[in-house]
Amino acid sequence: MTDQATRAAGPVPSPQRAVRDVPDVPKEPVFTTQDLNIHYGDFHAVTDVSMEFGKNEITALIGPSGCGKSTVLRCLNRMNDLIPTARVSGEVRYHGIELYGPKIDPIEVRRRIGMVFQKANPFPKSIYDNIAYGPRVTGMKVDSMDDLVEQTLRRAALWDEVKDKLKQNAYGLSGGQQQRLCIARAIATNPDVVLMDEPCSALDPIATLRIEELMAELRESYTIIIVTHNMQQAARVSDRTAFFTVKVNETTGDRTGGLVEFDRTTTIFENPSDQRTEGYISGRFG
Ligand SMILES: Nc1ncnc2c1ncn2[C@@H]1O[C@H](COP(=O)(O)OP(=O)(O)OP(=O)(O)O)[C@@H](O)[C@H]1O
Repeated sequence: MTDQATRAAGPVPSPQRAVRDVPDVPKEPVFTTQDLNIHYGDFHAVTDVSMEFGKNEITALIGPSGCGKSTVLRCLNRMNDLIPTARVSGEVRYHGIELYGPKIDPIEVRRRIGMVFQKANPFPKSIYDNIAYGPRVTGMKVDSMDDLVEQTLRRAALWDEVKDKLKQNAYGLSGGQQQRLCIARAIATNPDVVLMDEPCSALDPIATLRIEELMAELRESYTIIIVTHNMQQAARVSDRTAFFTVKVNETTGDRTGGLVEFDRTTTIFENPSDQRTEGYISGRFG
């Protein structure tokens, strides 16, 4: 969905959720980036991002199209490694360890840091096998796969809807159910972090609400980082928000994404300190 379309409803209301006590800075950072720069070949896509992502917090990345939100998200579980031209420089620390260090195994990184994509992408397998797949291929020690599948589906608030059709193909589920199945699949290997790249953009408002409720529950056990074009969603679900924009070099005309402001979500939406943030969230710019 375009920025224009998602923001056509006008200024974003204040967050309408139970107020959580969010400390000034994350108590326990899961990721810390320092001067993170990302190139695709010669193209400088993201410049100098320094921020922290707190444990058991939901952090939202917002900003206009092309500002580098997905690029930053993908570098947190080394998904950018799969793009041959992508190059990451600067520092990305995961629990204090350099994520791009020579001894780090990207496959293990992606097991610990799961990902959910814009379009639900279940495997063309049964509901049961979608959940069991990750634990099987990663060789997870599991006492009972049946129990693990049930517990995982319960955590993803999907069990009651699918318990009688576990052997049916996942493609038979609705779009919203498929996306919750993908979230369930992401948590089946017991990750530490779940990255979500516009997970609701293909869903209707009711399915979106279910995912948002699920995110709020999952926050108790996981750290969640979400890219969203929907500012109401960022305001509703996240604890902290990072606003990115596209910065244009006046001399060269080069366009590169960068972080403008990162703060508690309530501050970003009610009292941003940068005019560009204020302009974007009020719908005047972007
Ligand atoms: N695989 C790639 N190869 C080359 N350039 C890329 C690649 N992926 C993204 N880019 C470029 O990097 C910049 C940032 O893209 P990215 O998708 O991260 O932005 P975004 O803020 O997530 O955008 P959107 O909101 O439209 O999804 C854009 O200019 C984009 O064209």
